[in-house]
Amino acid sequence: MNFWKETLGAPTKIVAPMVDASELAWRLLSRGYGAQLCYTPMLHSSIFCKDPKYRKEALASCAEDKPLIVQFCGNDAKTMLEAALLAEDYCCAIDINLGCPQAIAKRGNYGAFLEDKWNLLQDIVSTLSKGVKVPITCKIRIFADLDKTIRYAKMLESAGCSMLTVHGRTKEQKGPLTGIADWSYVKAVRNAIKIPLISNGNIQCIQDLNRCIEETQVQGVMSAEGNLYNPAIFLGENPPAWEPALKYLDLVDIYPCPTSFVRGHLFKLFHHVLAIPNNNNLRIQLGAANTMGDFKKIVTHLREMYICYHEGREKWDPMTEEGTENLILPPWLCQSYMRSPPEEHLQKTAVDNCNEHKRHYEDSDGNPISRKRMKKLRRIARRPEKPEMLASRSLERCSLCANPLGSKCEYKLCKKCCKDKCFTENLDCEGHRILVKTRREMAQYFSKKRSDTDAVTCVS
Ligand SMILES: Cc1cc2nc3c(=O)[nH]c(=O)nc-3n(C[C@H](O)[C@H](O)[C@H](O)COP(=O)(O)O)c2cc1C
Repeated sequence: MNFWKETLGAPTKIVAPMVDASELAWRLLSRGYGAQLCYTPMLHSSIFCKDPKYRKEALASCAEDKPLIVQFCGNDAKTMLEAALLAEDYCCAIDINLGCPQAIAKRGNYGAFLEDKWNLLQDIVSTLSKGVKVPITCKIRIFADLDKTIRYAKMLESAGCSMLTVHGRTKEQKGPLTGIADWSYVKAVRNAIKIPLISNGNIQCIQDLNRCIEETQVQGVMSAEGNLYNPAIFLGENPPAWEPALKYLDLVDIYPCPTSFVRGHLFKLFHHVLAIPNNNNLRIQLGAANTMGDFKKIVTHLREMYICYHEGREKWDPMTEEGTENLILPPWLCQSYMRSPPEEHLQKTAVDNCNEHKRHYEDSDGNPISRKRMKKLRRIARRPEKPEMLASRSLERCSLCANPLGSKCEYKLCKKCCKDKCFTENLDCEGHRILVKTRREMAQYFSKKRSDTDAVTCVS
């Protein structure tokens, strides 16, 4: 418990690791609204080791961004150790993602898809906990089998995990099947292990936090979606969305991030306002916005539209705005977003399946494919192709594998083989726009310059 109490400062209000969403500017915003511990988004350990640019962006932090846990995914103890050693000076702990249930994690064999590979996990956790100077923590999902969940948590504890986050949903509970997290599993794990335990799932307001700690006796709770829709969740406040939005945009000015992250955050902050059919134009505008100027203009516009209601100068009538009649709070206030229950989705798909008008899609060989795949194939078919490129593509193959050759590749390889070659042989490929050599040289130049001027600010 010393790690949770002394190193982390006994945090109970924790912002989850979130790909494309828990970047530095968002973490600082959340901390300003009462978050006591934040995580980086999940980082890929192998890319982190190989690519200095990825590493630099992933470790962007500042003095106020404390305490911070860096999260990695991966399935190889050696690579994960190498990544952890490169990150240990910038954080209070290294977290291992064992909870990601997405298809990309299945393809990459990481996250929740390692939950049955206990020997491998034991190796990863013990290698890291022995080899790194900061504690190692893990974030897991539950199994449907309670006993197995408890044995899983104990296994990670005995392998050297110093703090565990339990997301009280199984790996099948995702997307429209997300449903409710089961705190009884979290409580059972709490009773079975000695290390600090964080509960994740079902935290939509401050009352949920208090109820969760009371019911499960965990050390703290972690929120992801609740925090994205209302960054003031841990203060128990529901500010008008433009307040956190404008603060966030100011932070992005200082700590830049990709515009797709900014757009994603604004869509969630203004979710209930943009769901109003009359605001469809603004929704489209935000979808197309690409500069900080665009974002600020849209936020200011939304503020001007709703501030008169917020300040009580005009009376808001929820019945006049379609889509807002079921909200407990007015739509311009930050508030959680309630997903519909999985039963509803299952009912809907059952109806769809029975519906004789349901369309079935097939590829050109007559194999059944999903609607999504069909749309993708149609998009590809609509793409204008240059005849000479097509001809050369169909003739030439990568000299190391069967993939088509990159038409401008200097080494006559496909993109994947070219990338591997550039990484191992320290090369650039203009044709594929792979600039490993140039980036490494630049990184060396800047690190030399930095050590010369001794102007590095590290977060330890
Ligand atoms: C946008 C988004 C990105 C996420 N990225 C990560 C991630 O990088 N690592 C991780 O362990 N979990 C990730 N998650 C899962 C959350 O950390 C959390 O476990 C899950 O959303 C359940 O918490 P909630 O009910 O508070 O949303 C992500 C969730 C969201 C909504």
